[in-house]
Amino acid sequence: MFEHRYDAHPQGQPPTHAPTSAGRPIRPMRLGVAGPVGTGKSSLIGLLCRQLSPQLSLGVITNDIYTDEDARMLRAAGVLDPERIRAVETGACPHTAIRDDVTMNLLAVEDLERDFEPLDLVLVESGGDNLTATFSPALVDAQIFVLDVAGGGDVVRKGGPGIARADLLVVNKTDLAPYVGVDAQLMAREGHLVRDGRPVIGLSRDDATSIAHLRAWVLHSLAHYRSGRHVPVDPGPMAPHVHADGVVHSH
Ligand SMILES: Nc1nc2c(ncn2[C@@H]2O[C@H](COP(=O)(O)OP(=O)(O)OP(=O)(O)O)[C@@H](O)[C@H]2O)c(=O)[nH]1
Repeated sequence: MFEHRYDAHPQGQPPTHAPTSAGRPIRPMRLGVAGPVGTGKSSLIGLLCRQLSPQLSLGVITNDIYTDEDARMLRAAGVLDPERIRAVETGACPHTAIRDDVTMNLLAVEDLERDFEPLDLVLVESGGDNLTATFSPALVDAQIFVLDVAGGGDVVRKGGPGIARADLLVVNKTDLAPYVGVDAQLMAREGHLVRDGRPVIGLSRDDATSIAHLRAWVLHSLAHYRSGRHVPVDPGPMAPHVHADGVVHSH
């Protein structure tokens, strides 16, 4: 069984970007789901919709480059009222629309929140991208980075801002591990090492226990957010580097 830690908000500062009333957010939590192509982001969102819709009011925004494929897949799966699932067609490299200029996504999220007020949680799926893609904290309050075992056992070691600093790292499709010669437990352990205690969940749609852990993490994060104590973290600041001044910068 994978280790799970829910005390993943070590800084303990009040949020700085969600409007608050008496320290509490006045809009739903926005949770991003990013990761390389085909790692199971849409499937994970489908799982969460099924798990959480009996108790929470949900909305979903998907991102694809040229289509609305992921939104159509989720609507066809019947995981939520189809009206609550909306697609953004970025027309550009996915990270552009979740990080560099989040305008399209922000407008889509705000429209959804207005049309279905009051929502509890908005799930925003990034288009599949590379290991450097993370959400801007201007768009989401927290984010999940999804890898899968079929991408290779060494992917966690390759690192990147999402692997190291997303609020949650998911090692997905653990049911496939024996077929692709990957040690999923080792991937999770390596995740813990590079993530400074931030949580890692090994997930499979066939493993009810792992789905329960994912559900519990989301509910815990939502409660933390609602308490006004959640601190949105930008996982993607520049890697430490040196200018001509010879000083190490991380801006
Ligand atoms: N075996 C197995 N397959 C899974 C699991 N989760 C998702 N898949 C499969 O993985 C494939 C990709 O899943 P998606 O959810 O479409 O992945 P995605 O990350 O949204 O893909 P893009 O949006 O194209 O980047 C599909 O064939 C899913 O059925 C899992 O837990 N186990």
